[in-house]
Amino acid sequence: MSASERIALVGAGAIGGQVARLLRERGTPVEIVAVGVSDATRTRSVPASAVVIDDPAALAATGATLVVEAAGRASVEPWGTAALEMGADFAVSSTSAFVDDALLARMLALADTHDARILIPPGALGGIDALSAAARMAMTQVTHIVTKPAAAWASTEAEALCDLHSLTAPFTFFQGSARDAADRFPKNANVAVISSLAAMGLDRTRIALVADPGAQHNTHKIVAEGDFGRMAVEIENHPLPDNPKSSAMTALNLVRLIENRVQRLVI
Ligand SMILES: NC(=O)C1=CN([C@@H]2O[C@H](COP(=O)(O)OP(=O)(O)OC[C@H]3O[C@@H](n4cnc5c(N)ncnc54)[C@H](O)[C@@H]3O)[C@@H](O)[C@H]2O)C=CC1
Ligand SMILES: O=C([O-])CC(=O)C(=O)O
Repeated sequence: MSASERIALVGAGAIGGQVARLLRERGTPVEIVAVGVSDATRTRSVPASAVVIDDPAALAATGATLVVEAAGRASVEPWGTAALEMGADFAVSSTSAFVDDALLARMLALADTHDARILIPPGALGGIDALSAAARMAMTQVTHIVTKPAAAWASTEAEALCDLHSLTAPFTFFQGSARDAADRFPKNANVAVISSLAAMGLDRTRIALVADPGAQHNTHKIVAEGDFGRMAVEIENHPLPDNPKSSAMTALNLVRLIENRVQRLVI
């Protein structure tokens, strides 16, 4: 193992809480030095080593070397800016923020100035390694189908597009670009930005969003074609107990990212 990493978690909800639990249970040699929240008075399950901060300006004093966001789209700009300005790497879960090209460009410029990196883990997805590698040669198409139990689409625009309670079969309520999907469904379709930034971009990657009344899992199917050949990857994720919208894999991929920074064998 290499030197320990000082981590600030932004958001300690279903994903952030699971990340902290797994790191503790697995004895990963990292220290969670801070937890960033939007409302310090409603915070629970914070690791003993962490200070709770509700102002991104307080990040600098924590000495964090890696800031891990799992809080929501609105948190990305303020916490990401503060992280990059202090030279810490910034790992993003709420990738829907990057439907705003100007925001991504501003944050990349900051990363450049402060010699830091923006890290986009695969989130709820599998196969992003192959998709990203494939895109080093010409790609002709990427299609990503997101299927979740009908209840996982509650309190989103899906409610206006179909009657989630009376569905008797899978219903595709959205087909369009990754940019539009992530912009309109920021709590459910951050993955659309991941599969699109990995290869064909936000406007040429086709997304379908499906509510399935019989589903138990959050399923992602990515089909891609290009000069490399063809790939079809399907992953059936258990939702996290604390938030049915979010897949457990999202937390697991963050733990993998963190452990890869402190282990000698990177995989
Ligand atoms: N990349 C991916 O594949 C996925 C990304 N996500 C993203 O991760 C986010 C978090 O997911 P969950 O943990 O399931 O949600 P959650 O609702 O269980 O937890 C979010 C936590 O962040 C806190 N929070 C909200 N706004 C904040 C802010 N501005 N600053 C600091 N803390 C703030 C909340 O108080 C809450 O504790 C989602 O909103 C979504 O944007 C979720 C699932 C998959
Ligand atoms: O967790 C998932 O399966 C995907 C998700 O919510 C997102 O991308 O926002």
